[in-house]
Amino acid sequence: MSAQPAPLFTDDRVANAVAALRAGRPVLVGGGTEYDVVLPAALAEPRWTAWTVRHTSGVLCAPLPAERAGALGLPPMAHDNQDPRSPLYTVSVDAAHGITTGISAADRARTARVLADPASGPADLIRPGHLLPLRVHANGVVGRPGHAEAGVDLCRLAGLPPVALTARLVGDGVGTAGDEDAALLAARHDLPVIHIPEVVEHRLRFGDGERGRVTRVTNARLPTVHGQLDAVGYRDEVTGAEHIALVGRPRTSVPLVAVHAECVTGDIFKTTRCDCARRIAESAAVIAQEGGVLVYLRRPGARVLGARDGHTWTTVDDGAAGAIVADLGYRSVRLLTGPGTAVQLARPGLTVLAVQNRPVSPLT
Ligand SMILES: O=C(CO)[C@H](O)[C@H](O)COP(=O)(O)O
Repeated sequence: MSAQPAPLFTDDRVANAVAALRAGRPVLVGGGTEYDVVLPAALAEPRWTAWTVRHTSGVLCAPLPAERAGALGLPPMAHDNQDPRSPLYTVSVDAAHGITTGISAADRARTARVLADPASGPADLIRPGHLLPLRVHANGVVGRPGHAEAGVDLCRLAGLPPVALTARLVGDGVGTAGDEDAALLAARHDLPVIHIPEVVEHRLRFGDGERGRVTRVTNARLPTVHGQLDAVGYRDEVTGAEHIALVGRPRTSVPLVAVHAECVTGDIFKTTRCDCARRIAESAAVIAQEGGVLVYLRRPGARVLGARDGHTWTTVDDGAAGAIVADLGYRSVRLLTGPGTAVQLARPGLTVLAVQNRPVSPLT
């Protein structure tokens, strides 16, 4: 009996996908019953483009950012978009030079490269043509978890121009290809498969390849009733919020980390319906005395009396908190309070050794 290969973690799976794209090889992106073949437009060449035509609907798209479409003079195909599920199609294009009819795999590969070339302008393309550019969401796969956005985000993560060449995978039957077909095809051609939620999670934890998940923007000494703390401000590159990390001076080998998500009614008005005010005060006091960091996550757009306050945790929070803790240079921490499990904060290079949730008594 042959040994099963060890399952890959999301980070490794994204790394494999990115490595394939850098080598100009396709990645199968999707999940369930819908997969796209994704190639990096900048490295598109006839062989893999022809392979893509053979295994897909043959309708090749080129997802790209809206600014890129604007710079290349590509207006929307339909001014009144009647398909709310689809990304915005622009007019179709061919490369203005170096092709024949435009429909062959070789010609469409060349058109894709022209779309991705930062030196290209409107005059390098003719309209209509045989390739369909798609304008993706400004926040990529985080804003719209579609195949088009995943393709562009993976190209960017690969350090390539953010333009993909994509087409919907079809099976042997009359429908699109599902998980099993995609896995078989990938195994036969030694290609990575990646699911869209994995790309979303990677973006939420590590950023988009050009910017990290958070950017350090300010710092100051902050005297508090609990003692001196260093306040470090971070811009969240996904949500736009400005988070704050309160760092205690004593530096222990495995510092404490407390993560708190904004809860206006608890933090400011000290409602007795939750223990947020007490939790922050206790965490700040412990961090000031013993060292470590209290990460305070802001929640842009949260309603003051809404359900989305400091009591619910999402990957958006975990990703920001983990990125902040890693940026502060911690490699090994003990979780004092915050997300339910240590693994939510952990990432390559950051070990969360122990969950040390201290009991918090109700407000009096
Ligand atoms: O099949 C298509 C084009 O041929 C899809 O419309 C395209 O791949 C975009 O997919 P999504 O809406 O998931 O971003």
